[in-house]
Amino acid sequence: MDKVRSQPDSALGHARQMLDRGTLPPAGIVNPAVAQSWQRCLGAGLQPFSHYAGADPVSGACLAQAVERRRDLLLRARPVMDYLYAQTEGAGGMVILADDHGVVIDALGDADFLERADRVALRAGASWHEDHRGTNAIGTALAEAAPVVVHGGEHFFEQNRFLSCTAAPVIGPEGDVLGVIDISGPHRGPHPHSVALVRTAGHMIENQLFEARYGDALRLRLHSRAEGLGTLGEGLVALSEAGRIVAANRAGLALLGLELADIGRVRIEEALSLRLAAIQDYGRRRPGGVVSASGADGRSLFLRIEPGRRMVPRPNRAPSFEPVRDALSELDTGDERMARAVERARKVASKPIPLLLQGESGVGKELFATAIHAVGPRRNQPIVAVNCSALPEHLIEAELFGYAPGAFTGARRDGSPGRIREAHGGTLFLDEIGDMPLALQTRLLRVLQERQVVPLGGGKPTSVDFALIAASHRPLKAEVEAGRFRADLYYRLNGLTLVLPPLRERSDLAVLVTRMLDSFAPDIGLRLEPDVAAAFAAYRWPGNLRELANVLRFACALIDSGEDIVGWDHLPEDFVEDLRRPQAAPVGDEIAMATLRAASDSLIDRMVAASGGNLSEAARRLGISRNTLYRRINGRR
Ligand SMILES: Nc1ncnc2c1ncn2[C@@H]1O[C@H](COP(=O)(O)OP(=O)(O)OP(=O)(O)O)[C@@H](O)[C@H]1O
Repeated sequence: MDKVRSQPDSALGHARQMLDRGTLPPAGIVNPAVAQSWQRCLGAGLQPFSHYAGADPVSGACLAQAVERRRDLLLRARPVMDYLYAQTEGAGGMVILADDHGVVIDALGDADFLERADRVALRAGASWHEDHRGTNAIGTALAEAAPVVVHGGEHFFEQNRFLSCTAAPVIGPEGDVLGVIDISGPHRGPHPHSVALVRTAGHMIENQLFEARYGDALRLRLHSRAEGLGTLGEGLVALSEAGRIVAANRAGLALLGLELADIGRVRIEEALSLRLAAIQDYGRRRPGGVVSASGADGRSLFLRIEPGRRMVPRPNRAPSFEPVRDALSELDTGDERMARAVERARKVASKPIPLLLQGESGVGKELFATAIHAVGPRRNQPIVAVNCSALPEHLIEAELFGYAPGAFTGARRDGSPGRIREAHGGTLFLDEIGDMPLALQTRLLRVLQERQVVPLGGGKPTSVDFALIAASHRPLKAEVEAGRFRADLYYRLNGLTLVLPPLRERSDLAVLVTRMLDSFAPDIGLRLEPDVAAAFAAYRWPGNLRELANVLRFACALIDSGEDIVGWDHLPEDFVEDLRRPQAAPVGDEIAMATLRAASDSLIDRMVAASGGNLSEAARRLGISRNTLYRRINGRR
């Protein structure tokens, strides 16, 4: 149900006339949240034209009590209210905090509007519960437990129709509604971003309350992307010593597939692929370290585990002479080609040289780009990734270069800066650049040459400064030769090309498996059953590291407590079928195999001749069993 949209005035006028006659309009004419509220108000015997008393329905003593009860909320909300007011300043309105009974416990705003609001008792101490004030954003957001816009004539009482209000509930870390944050203004139309603003303000207050109450506890910060950790959108979860989720913010619940009612009920092990002991141990040994795991529905998550101040850290088991490993050296796990790529990347990471990453899909190009950014001088600035193959042609242009307000149908009203400008100061990562249409390649080339962006639909050119990393699974040189990629752009991008090897050609599969298992299921020491390890080594891994990571994540989710060996039963069924299917060699390999076979046949012939036709002797000299020798000779007939 869309609880936030308000209706066009014509439809509303008609609905309003019906309400004023004491009847409800048919469904679909007004916003469902407003229609339900009108129904509640009529049911409670309220009359649209009856004036309620301007005097406070809450006494001074009651207000003091309300403030005392929600002191914590008030304290955390004030800076956020100041911020919210600054965002809407000039719109001639006010920002309101109400408690869970709808009593206004704090308000600040424009002097003229405060005076008008006062006439309808929109001030500290007044209750804006629906029972007292009919349909209104504060009371209706509380009744619906969701953000609500109540605009002009949607207010139940005629005297409130000069208002436009947007409110969102504030939910405490334990899942109870603590109050409501609201922006109210004169009825010229709600602020275009009012819903986003009150929602964001609500989340800011909620996260502040979480930190204030659970800063001591074992906490998890969660996000679906590692870079999302530490941002306003991160999920927060606090655990009891027994591993029960005792507090969470809404993002945390959503990422774990849980609901408010699950707080205090569900144990973390039911929602995440990690065991409590592993979480506690990891938190002690690497407080603040990032680990990946999967949620109960299999989606992958990144976690930062914070042990809480009450837990005593164990002595660090790592020897003090262990070299410091950064994001780039983490990618060097023993394969010679990867080691060379890491070494070359490190040399250019601090220089203004554009990098081109080539390699099959899933070999880790994006991860490599992120690691180069993380060790370079721009590491404290953003890395902005654009996937050139994921967007239709007309959208990539807007996405990359930004657009002026109203540049095209469907554009955001206030325009967009574009990803290139967002990367200013940091790194721009252009993934799948080989899929960029030719016309856009020309525009991109101009930006790279002039270091200026002009948004779509006109506007002033803006200077931009960023490090550039591009990647493609298509060999770009061949694309240039085929006329599908501009040669001049290719040379601009290719300050240094690094080719990341496919997994089947890497010599460090075993190390990668161990690393991934340790990261997905810390401190269990999971390893592969020898049969599975052999099948992994023979498999061609068409999906490369992405496929390996997915398979191992799946296995970690299926491992039962007490088990430490990943066997066939822990692998996805379709993957087991692929593993057991004889691995088709690619054309190039077939030629090599045929050459090898011909060479070994000739060696066998020479040994048999040298042994005077004695096959046992020939097998001994060849270092193979007699049966194998028979099979090889018979196989040729
Ligand atoms: N060294 C590694 N250790 C663990 N996981 C890795 C490693 N390298 C890559 N991965 C995982 O493999 C997946 C694919 O990596 P990434 O997106 O960087 O590959 P890509 O080459 O950019 O793929 P595409 O060409 O499809 O965009 C990601 O889920 C990433 O987390």
